Amino acid sequence: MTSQTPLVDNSTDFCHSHEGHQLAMTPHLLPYYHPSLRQWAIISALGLLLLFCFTYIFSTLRFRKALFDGNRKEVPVVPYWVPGLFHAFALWDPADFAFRLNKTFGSKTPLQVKAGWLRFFLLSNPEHVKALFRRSRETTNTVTVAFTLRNLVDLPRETVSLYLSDNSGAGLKPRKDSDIPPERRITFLVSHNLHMFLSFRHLDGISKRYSGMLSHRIDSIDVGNEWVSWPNLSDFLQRTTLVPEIEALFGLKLLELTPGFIDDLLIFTRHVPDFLRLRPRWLNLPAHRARKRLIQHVMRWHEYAQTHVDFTEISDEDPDWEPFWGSKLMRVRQEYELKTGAMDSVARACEDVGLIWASTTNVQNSVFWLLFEALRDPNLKARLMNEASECRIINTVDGTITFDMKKLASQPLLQSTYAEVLRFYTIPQNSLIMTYSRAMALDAEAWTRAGRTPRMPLEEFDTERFLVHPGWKGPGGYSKAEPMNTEEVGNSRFSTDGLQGLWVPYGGGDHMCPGRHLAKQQMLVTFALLISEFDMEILADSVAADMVKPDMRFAPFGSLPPATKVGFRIRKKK
Ligand code: HEM
Repeated sequence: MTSQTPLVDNSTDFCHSHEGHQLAMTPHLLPYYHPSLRQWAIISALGLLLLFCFTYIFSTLRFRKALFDGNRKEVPVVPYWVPGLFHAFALWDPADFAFRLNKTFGSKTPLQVKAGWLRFFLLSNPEHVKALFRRSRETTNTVTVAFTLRNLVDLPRETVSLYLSDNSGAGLKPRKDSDIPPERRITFLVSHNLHMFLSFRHLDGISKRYSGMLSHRIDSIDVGNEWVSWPNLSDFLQRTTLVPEIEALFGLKLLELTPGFIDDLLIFTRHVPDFLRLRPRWLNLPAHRARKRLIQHVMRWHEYAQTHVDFTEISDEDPDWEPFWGSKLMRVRQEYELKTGAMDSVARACEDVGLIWASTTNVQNSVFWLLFEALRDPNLKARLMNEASECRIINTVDGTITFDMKKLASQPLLQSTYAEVLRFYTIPQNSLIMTYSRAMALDAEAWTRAGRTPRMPLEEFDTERFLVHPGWKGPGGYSKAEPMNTEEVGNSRFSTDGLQGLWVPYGGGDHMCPGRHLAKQQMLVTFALLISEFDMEILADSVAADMVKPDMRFAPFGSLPPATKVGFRIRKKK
């Protein structure tokens, strides 16, 4: 401070002698022509403030013009303060941002938000969402897929460029204007093979394997006929289901070779929002280390599996699953990935880390909520158990329990509760658009227009929301779509008809989740096996249970985990 005192005095001198000649003759005064560091800081801050204000005013005017322009060609860009960064800070919490935008601007017009070179379209009007899904073949999601793969699973830059340069689309036929060679059509190759090997005739096999493996896993849980209390239901479910989930798709060797895999996967999963919000590495070191180890684990598995079963020689006669690679899908992926010429062993491992994460985390979170809702409502639990027990098959030789999967996945109340869990506890990532699915999931008018007048407010969990009268013909058809009274529920059936654009937990169009059929079967069979084998109770009264909320940090990356630990007690059924 002392060094600044003369400055004040001399600057007063300067004001008095602004004619200049005197200054020119007194060189010791020259330094005072230059603003001090502090003044520079103030000038810069004011400059920035002005820039931000101008940016905001200009972007607001453009936004308003676009909003009220009947012939608009571009989706209005939400006003922003910082040029170049646009809405990057607000997107730190995308769900909250989307909620605020929806509240301020309503759902009539799609909105555009940007973060650097990334653009997102916020749609919360079911009609827009439907239209977008219908046109998904013409739209592209490569930028967001590339962003996710780069930041979430550390995909090497060369492979990211492969995604970014692919303008051939996800359809079987490349787009007309594209000259990408077939072996480099990465968007199509990924999506086509996932859909093929996770549905149709392959689905049955994976589901049955999962169910058999889960059943063995459940038998090995150290719980007897006496109650034991456990502090964390979500953790229990992860530890119970992760091994069968991984083994049913990726074979037995990955976990045999890499004992630390599950722990690293759990650390990684907890930090997914940090990776996708670009939290600096030095603030996220344990997660970065866990991710690095995961990639190394997968590389080790690939190398080992390749020495036993060659992925370059796949034939139709090969089994759907073997212990080294697991599902044939894994070998097919290796084969096309290698042929792109842009995927070395690290890139191929990164891709599989992504698939392992996508195929496990959403199902686990959703099973948590399914079980949670059933355990807190004894009446619902009894009805769901009743439906599950109708599908139970007991092996007369060893007494093991399996389920008729087709029947289980067709039981009305089980399906309705499954669909309600996904409506209520999922804010899906959609690589094309930021659909504010909460707005759609809670838009009572739109649900009524769809012939599904809510019986209970959409802000509440209603296990029968997706049940309709047996004679209901869908929106515009037979009008008896109102919710049923309790006596009628017995004859009701499950339906999501008319809810396109309103119930979108799996996204839609060409980019829809390829694992959705498997996810449904895995959720239902996990639930059915657990409640058939164990008595379970959550250690929370109804008031405390009401306080259990989903962790919104994970929106919009799919299903939301609980924000708090939920204790429970468990014992083997007598
Ligand atoms: C309740 C469970 C699940 C939910 C809620 C869910 C939701 C989603 C959503 C919203 C997307 C993005 C769709 C888009 O971009 O428009 C997606 C993509 C994806 N899901 Fe799922 N998913 C679930 C289970 C699964 C399972 C079990 C698997 C695998 C076995 C899986 C594999 C994938 C993959 C690989 C993608 C990326 C597809 C691509 O890039 O083409 N998901 N999922």
